[in-house]
Amino acid sequence: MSEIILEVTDLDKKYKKVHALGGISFQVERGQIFGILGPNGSGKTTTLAILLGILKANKGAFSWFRNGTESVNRKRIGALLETPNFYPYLNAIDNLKIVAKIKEISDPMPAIESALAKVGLSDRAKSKFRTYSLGMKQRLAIGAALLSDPEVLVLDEPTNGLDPMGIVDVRRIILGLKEEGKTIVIASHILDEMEKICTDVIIMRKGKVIREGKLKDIIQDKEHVFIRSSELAKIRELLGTDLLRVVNEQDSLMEFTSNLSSHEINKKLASAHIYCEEIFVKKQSLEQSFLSHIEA
Ligand SMILES: Nc1ncnc2c1ncn2[C@@H]1O[C@H](COP(=O)(O)OP(=O)(O)OP(=O)(O)O)[C@@H](O)[C@H]1O
Repeated sequence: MSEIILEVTDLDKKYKKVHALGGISFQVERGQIFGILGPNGSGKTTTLAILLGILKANKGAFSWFRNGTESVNRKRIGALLETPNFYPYLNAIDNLKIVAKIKEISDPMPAIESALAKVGLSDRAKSKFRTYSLGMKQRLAIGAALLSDPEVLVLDEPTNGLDPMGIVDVRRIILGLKEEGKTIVIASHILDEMEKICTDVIIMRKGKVIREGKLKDIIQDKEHVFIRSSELAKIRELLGTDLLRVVNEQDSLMEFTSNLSSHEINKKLASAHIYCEEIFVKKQSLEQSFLSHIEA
């Protein structure tokens, strides 16, 4: 049985004139990498700020660990909402000692060493923060969130501004933490990157959830079928209502969605003695899924 780590029900938030969240609901289970995805301004940061007790919702409810909004829950959650202000002239260990003090960790060194190892900074532990690259700064920030060995890690746009190598480093860290059994809630607008790590997602737009589910279901549904043939008109007629939507048609190549699998389509064409030059399918990326929902 999966264990519910977070339950969000009908969360609503207004900032004066801006209706930032219009009643969103979702659940996170233990061990998931749960993506809260959507373009800028869709309400991701507002959602995280409410879940971490920084902002108050106008309506709705949420519960961590089936234990409501009790402040004791916060100790079980490590969060990275924005890059924290580390001291530039201190090294990583001394910076993390300060964080450990704030978090009231009594024996900080083992926790600091373990956190630095997890984010791949052990060999730069004694370098001053100001000598770090942006990627290293971000990894140190994730290390700080890991200091109290939380069950859940909440990250807001952890790859923002990083170069491709920095993005790969953060991806590896997140996947490593999942292997350890941690639950990760991550907000991001970079759908291509999230497609590589999330197990489950909600896609938000203008304060609403427009899509939710297992990542594999979202990117697999409505595969796009491509047919190359000089008899496209005949094929359209033959498929009839099984042809759901023509996405693109150029020269002799048609891209469409259908009720039928490519195998079934091929069979149907063959029985009508239509032999196409090429037939193949492409799974939808998260970005395409998002776009097809807002264009629908
Ligand atoms: N303090 C605030 N006062 C007024 N409006 C706000 C405030 N914070 C956010 N908003 C508005 O609420 C909406 C949701 O913003 P939010 O920052 O939660 O979105 P987001 O998805 O995290 O976007 P981004 O990726 O740009 O951070 C936006 O229209 C934003 O302009």
